[in-house]
Amino acid sequence: MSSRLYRAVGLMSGTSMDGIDAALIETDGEGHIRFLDFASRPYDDAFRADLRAAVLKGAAAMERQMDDDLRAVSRRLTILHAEVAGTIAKGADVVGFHGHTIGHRPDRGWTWQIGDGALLAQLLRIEVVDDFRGPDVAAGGQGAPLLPAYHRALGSGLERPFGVLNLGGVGNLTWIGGGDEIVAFDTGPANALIDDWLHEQRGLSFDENGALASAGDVHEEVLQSMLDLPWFDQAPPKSLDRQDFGIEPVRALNAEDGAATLTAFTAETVRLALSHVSSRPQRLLVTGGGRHNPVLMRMITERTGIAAEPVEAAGWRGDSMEAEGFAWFAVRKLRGLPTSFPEISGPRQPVVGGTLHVPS
Ligand SMILES: Nc1ncnc2c1ncn2[C@@H]1O[C@H](COP(=O)(O)OP(=O)(O)OP(=O)(O)O)[C@@H](O)[C@H]1O
Ligand SMILES: CC(=O)N[C@H]1[C@@H]2OC[C@@H](O2)[C@@H](O)[C@@H]1O[C@H](C)C(=O)O
Repeated sequence: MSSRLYRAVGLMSGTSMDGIDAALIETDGEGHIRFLDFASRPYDDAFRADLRAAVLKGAAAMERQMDDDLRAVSRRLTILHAEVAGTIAKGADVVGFHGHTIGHRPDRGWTWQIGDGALLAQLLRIEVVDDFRGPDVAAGGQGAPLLPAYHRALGSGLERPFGVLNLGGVGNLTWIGGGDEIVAFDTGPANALIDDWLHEQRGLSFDENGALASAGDVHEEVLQSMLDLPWFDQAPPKSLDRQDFGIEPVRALNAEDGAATLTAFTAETVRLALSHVSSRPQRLLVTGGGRHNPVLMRMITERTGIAAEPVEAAGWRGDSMEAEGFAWFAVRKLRGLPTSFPEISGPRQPVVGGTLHVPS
């Protein structure tokens, strides 16, 4: 018997703080996934600065504690999400709302996403599901990454083993072998340090098409010192806070060499990540904004020996993937199906994450 199909919107504000992505899909929360629409909107500089301040506060916090500034950012974030979602949500049954991660400390028993699901449900007049990560951490999981379950659903027809690499602010790898065996974990900062470097050196939010990196040289000794951390040897499950790594190691380099070295660092973290899987993937499908950076894609190919291909090569949509995933998770929540899994983020048992908000 086939399951009911839902029209679901997913909303993502990723760690790179570039803006909001919204996707509309038709799905049963299992193998039926039909893409319908996508919208995105970049943050303006003023709001990005407020979000950056919130992230610094969240990363330094010992516990989650809202203050007036954070409440104001959370409210503004929610209203911006309602505006973007409103452009594609007509007729939708449910909205999956990730919110914005301002701190991620599963070791301290919490992960922290701001954004007000109840307010979003009121603004859109549609049921909203938020807080997908918290219940996973409460069950002993990392709270991240979650998307690998969506990669598994999307990739049911692909030859195994294959890899999906998300190059967002933080990077994560999904490896899927025979019998749907899965290994998935955060790899390191993907674009976060490159973005921070460009912000500091040039007042820009990212290194468009790798222009600055392509004009510089990689300093291998600096690179090796950055890789010399026990975190890279640690077995999965594992996840990162955006602020776990910093740009200090390249501070003595010029702007071009710093960009080249940080770009090579991301490529090396992917090479090290592949040491945690039992066989080399036949394909490495790359999603997230980093796939638009040709210098990063070339370095990954050279340093891993596996051709980095954009996920579009498999017919998937790299710009909307995360938003689609949270739409799919929202439907799973409505159906009482797990949204996180012991073999991915490491909870003790499968967890039906998410909190449902019904407009009054
Ligand atoms: N043309 C481009 N050239 C270089 N880098 C690019 C380009 N387009 C996007 N990027 C990079 O991709 C980043 C955005 O990626 P993405 O939208 O996948 O991140 P995110 O969803 O915020 O992150 P996460 O997956 O960590 O939540 C930008 O900050 C930038 O570093
Ligand atoms: C805590 C948090 O927000 N983590 C994000 C972040 O961005 C990429 C990587 O780090 C991944 O672990 C996760 O997002 C994706 C969407 C995930 O959960 O699969």
